[in-house]
Amino acid sequence: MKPRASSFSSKPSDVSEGLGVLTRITRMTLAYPWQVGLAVAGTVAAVMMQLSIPLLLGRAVDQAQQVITGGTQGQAAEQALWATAGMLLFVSVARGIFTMVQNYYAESVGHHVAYKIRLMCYEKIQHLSFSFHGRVHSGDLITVGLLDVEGVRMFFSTGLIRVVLLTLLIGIGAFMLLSTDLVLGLLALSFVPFVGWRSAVSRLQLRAAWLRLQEWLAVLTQVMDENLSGIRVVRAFAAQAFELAKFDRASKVTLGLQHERVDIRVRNTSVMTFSFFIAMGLVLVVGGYQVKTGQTSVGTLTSFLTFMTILQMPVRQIGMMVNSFARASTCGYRLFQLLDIEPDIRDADDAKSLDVKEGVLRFDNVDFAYPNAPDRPVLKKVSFTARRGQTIGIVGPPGSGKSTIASLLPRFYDVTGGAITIDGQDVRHVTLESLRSAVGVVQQDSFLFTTTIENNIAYGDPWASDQRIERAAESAQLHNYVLGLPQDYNTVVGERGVSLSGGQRQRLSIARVLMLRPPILVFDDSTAAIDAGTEQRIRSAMHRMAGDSIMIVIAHRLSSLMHADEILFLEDGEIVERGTHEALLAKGGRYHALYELQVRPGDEMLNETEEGKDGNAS
Ligand SMILES: Nc1ncnc2c1ncn2[C@@H]1O[C@H](COP(=O)(O)OP(=O)(O)OP(=O)(O)O)[C@@H](O)[C@H]1O
Repeated sequence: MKPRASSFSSKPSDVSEGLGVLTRITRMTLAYPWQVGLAVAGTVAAVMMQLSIPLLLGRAVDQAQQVITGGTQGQAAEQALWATAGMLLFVSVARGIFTMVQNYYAESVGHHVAYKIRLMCYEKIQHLSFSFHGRVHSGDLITVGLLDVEGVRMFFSTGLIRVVLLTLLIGIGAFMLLSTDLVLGLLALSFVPFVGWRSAVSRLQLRAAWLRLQEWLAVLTQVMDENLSGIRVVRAFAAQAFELAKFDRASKVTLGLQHERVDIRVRNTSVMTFSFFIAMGLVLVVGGYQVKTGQTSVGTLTSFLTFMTILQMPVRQIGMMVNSFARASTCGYRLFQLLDIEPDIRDADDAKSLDVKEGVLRFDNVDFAYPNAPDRPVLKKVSFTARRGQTIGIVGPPGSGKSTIASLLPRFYDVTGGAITIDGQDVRHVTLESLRSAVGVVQQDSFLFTTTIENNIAYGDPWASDQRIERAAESAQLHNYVLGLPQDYNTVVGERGVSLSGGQRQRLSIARVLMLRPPILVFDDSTAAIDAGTEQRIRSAMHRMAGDSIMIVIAHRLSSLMHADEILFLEDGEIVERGTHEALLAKGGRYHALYELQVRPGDEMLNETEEGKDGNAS
């Protein structure tokens, strides 16, 4: 098993593109100017306080020495020592407070940027077309929307702010040390380039290992997800051992990669610590000699050593900073790929709200091919007209293009030839919102949300009254079943509706659409799991409730559509026969053959109600 390649490219093509991404993130952080200002001001103040600590400590050591050696100046030295101690205390507290301000506002900026990007991603996903979702794996979208946002979030606090901190700390600190004593200063700073370089290299190695680990973690998630959603298939085929082996293989690879990461970290930490202590040793030897020969004081040597200790941690964190830049540029690159997509199905500039008066739906020589297979026509010159109150039935072999017709009506895809009009208005020239609220589609796959029955029915109108919800449930022959449940309409349907039967799920989906009473209703094989008797009752109730809506019924079972005003027999994307049930039977063509197949040996089967087949009809 190999990790699946992501649908998003994760590497900017060149340095300037990477820099462009970082500039764009930086611009986003500048949308919070006063938080950014406070974070930077906190950093500058904290660095100043931190730099004064070695100086004060050095001075305190010299003063303590004067107190010990006593003499006439002993008394004054003791007072000065107390003053220095007081200043040290003040500086330490102030440094703590400024660091707090720095961390708080740097994190706050990161979280605000992440919040904004997360919303932008989610909003973009709501508007992306179905052709995009056909191309891009949902796992990739989740990775971008969650993990990549995290990479961008950290950029300000662990990247940009650290640049300010390190520049000030090393710049001012180096100036202070070198101007005090050139040789000692050079020795004290000697560990900085090596440790900084090692830290950056090891972080980039860790990052490469992490990216590989992330790919395998995605495999683990996918295996687990498929195992859980397909749990019935796994158990039915007694495939637990096979599934376990699959999981174990991916798990072993992640274990190896985790080891690799620990290895890189441990090796580099030791090297960095070692080189720091070598530099400290050199300062001690040379500084100690200078103290002995009276060239420098013990206090100055203490200042050098303290400064080195203070500088050690930020220098070690150079790697973190480099990593933050690298991570933000790849994560941001992926995020911006998503955010910059222009949805191919969107409102035209001059789109108007759909105005349904007469209620005439027309498919006019419609051609269609899916965007990912443009050379394979799925619909060819499909034409039909449906008027208010009429029902159009669509039947045909699997793959003949029936569901595609249902997808074109609410503009999940755009036709590639011809036009679909409602009262003369081309669906491409009206707003998507008005179109989709006029076209209710009950899909083949009746997806339910993990919430109550009431919320599922009222999904299209969360403020609907209880009465309306119940009326829709009654029409869908679901009301009596719901009343029999312990918490009736407040019963939670389980993940994706697992606690309901296939027929119950379909009836709930029908109720969800009926509640909105759209002028055009499409049933895409949405009664396949409902017995013919219940279906007949749903149809009658629907006619009462939806009244003069246009209904398009797609079905394999002829009893679902034989009552239609016109039946279209679709084959290979073309209408090969059309007419009423009686006319098509009289024609003796494909429809007749299908009818013969379904009703043989007699017509009784079509009229048979199979009442109570799924036991829950209301
Ligand atoms: N998203 C898609 N991308 C590419 N091709 C697709 C896509 N969806 C469907 N197709 C193809 O389009 C053709 C028509 O599919 P459609 O789902 O409309 O058939 P159908 O008549 O509704 O089939 P069924 O009765 O099995 O539901 C099929 O060949 C199918 O493979």
